[in-house]
Amino acid sequence: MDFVQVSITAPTELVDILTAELSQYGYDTFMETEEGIAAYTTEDIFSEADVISVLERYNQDGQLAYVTQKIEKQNWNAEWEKNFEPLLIGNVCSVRASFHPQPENVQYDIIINPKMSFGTGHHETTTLMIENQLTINHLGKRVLDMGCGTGILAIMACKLGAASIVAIDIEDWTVENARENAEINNCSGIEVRLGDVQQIAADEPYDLVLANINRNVLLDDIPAYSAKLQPGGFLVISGFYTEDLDLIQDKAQTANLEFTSVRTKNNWVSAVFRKRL
Ligand SMILES: C[S@@+](CC[C@H](N)C(=O)[O-])C[C@H]1O[C@@H](n2cnc3c(N)ncnc32)[C@H](O)[C@@H]1O
Repeated sequence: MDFVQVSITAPTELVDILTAELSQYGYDTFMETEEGIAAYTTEDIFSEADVISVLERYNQDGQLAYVTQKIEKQNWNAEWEKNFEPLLIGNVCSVRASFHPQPENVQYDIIINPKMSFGTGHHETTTLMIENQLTINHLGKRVLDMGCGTGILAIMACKLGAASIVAIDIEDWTVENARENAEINNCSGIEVRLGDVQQIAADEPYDLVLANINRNVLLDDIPAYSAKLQPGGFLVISGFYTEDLDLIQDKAQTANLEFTSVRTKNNWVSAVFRKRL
């Protein structure tokens, strides 16, 4: 399947809003550009009418413009390589591609060779998730990473000493990419599965559940995540805006989860909850 790149000229203050809006139409990879943003989806999902409808809603001053370009699957890596800069999170965790030199003096060196998957660490939600992971003891724990994308959070869990990790995503190319990234990072303890929350129905309880997806999936699935958490275990979530935090907290509260802490960046949120004892 080939991909479609939609390059949008937009002011910085609209970049997050356009990302959130387009993600509702199945766009799951975004790159900030000098002009605004580039959003990516597969050819079967792409609809010009969707793009026009999103842009019309925010184009009051007529400043938004877009161009589309088809990208063949085999050229995807080259696209990324042009744009993927190494990243340092919390001064201890580096995220880079295998073609970047190995960094010095970092505790955790994560290698991500991105294809068409979300999760290079460059998005606020991924960074916030990793910052929250760095505050939680992973040693010997059983970890679930829902909506794993590139597998970056599962790989972080592996580097932090988790005993076993299950990583799940609904997109098949993403599952393939997460498996490759787990292997590059020598994380043989990561089991990557294709599917959604139903995939965990038969699993033993986890000590830690990570889920960076989006507001609606989280609202639907928080009860199922909680049901699979050990008492005292942690749920770390992201993929929603500050204005949705109350709604998310209410849902977590009714699912027997206690609010622990929150981090925000450019209006994106990552929240930590603890399963009641
Ligand atoms: C925002 S990305 C997060 C990727 C990575 N975990 C990170 O933190 O950068 C969300 C991922 O969730 C996947 N996804 C969307 N809905 C899902 C669902 N209902 N169950 C599992 N995965 C889902 C998408 O395919 C996408 O790869």
